[in-house]
Amino acid sequence: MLEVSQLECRRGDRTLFSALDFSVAPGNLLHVRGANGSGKTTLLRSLCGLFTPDSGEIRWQGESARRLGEEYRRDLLYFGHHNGIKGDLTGVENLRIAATLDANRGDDGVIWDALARIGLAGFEDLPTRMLSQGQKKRVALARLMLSRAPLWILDEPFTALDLGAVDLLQTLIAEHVAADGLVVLTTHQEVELTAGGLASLHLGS
Ligand SMILES: Nc1ncnc2c1ncn2[C@@H]1O[C@H](COP(=O)(O)OP(=O)(O)OP(=O)(O)O)[C@@H](O)[C@H]1O
Repeated sequence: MLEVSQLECRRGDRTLFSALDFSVAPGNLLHVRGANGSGKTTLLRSLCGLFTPDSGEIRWQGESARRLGEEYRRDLLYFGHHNGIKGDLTGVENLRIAATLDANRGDDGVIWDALARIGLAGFEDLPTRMLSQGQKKRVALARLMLSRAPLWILDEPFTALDLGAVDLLQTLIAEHVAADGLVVLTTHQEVELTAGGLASLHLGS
């Protein structure tokens, strides 16, 4: 269970949000909405420990996320605006690193299967700088298939994806929620689930 209480984040002299309370239980997705600049990315980065809120608390499994430190970060997968893909490495090499960082020592077969499912069969061995924007994003998204982290925090994951990839990502998210995972995401598009709970949080006025 992820619990947020009385969270406040300021940027410069602007208060983006204050007294924010919400929780996300296993098998649930929270869709964070709001206009450009309302603080969605700031909230997601706060949930990952990449931004320090001005006040409030984030708890994971009943304990302070800050106190849990690495133990909390091991349980989460963050997908931010920068997809974290290294251009000189191939898709397979990038995913090997991601799998190691996620403490997931799956064999290469799992990586090749993930790349095939995400539509990159035949592109596995090219340096990713030779791939299109959407293909690079697909390499990053393949991480979702390899990770065992229960908590997914996804910032605009659908951007730059074609319709087929959008469908696949919707499926991966729905499967994760159906398997008792937790998802917090921002997106300007509607999210559909096959099971579990879907809640919305609106930032800004
Ligand atoms: N590094 C920074 N330094 C100062 N202010 C920042 C910084 N990053 C973001 N901000 C400000 O914080 C506010 C919220 O930004 P944030 O990226 O969280 O919004 P958002 O809701 O994710 O926006 P978008 O929908 O455009 O991605 C913006 O007004 C922005 O100018």
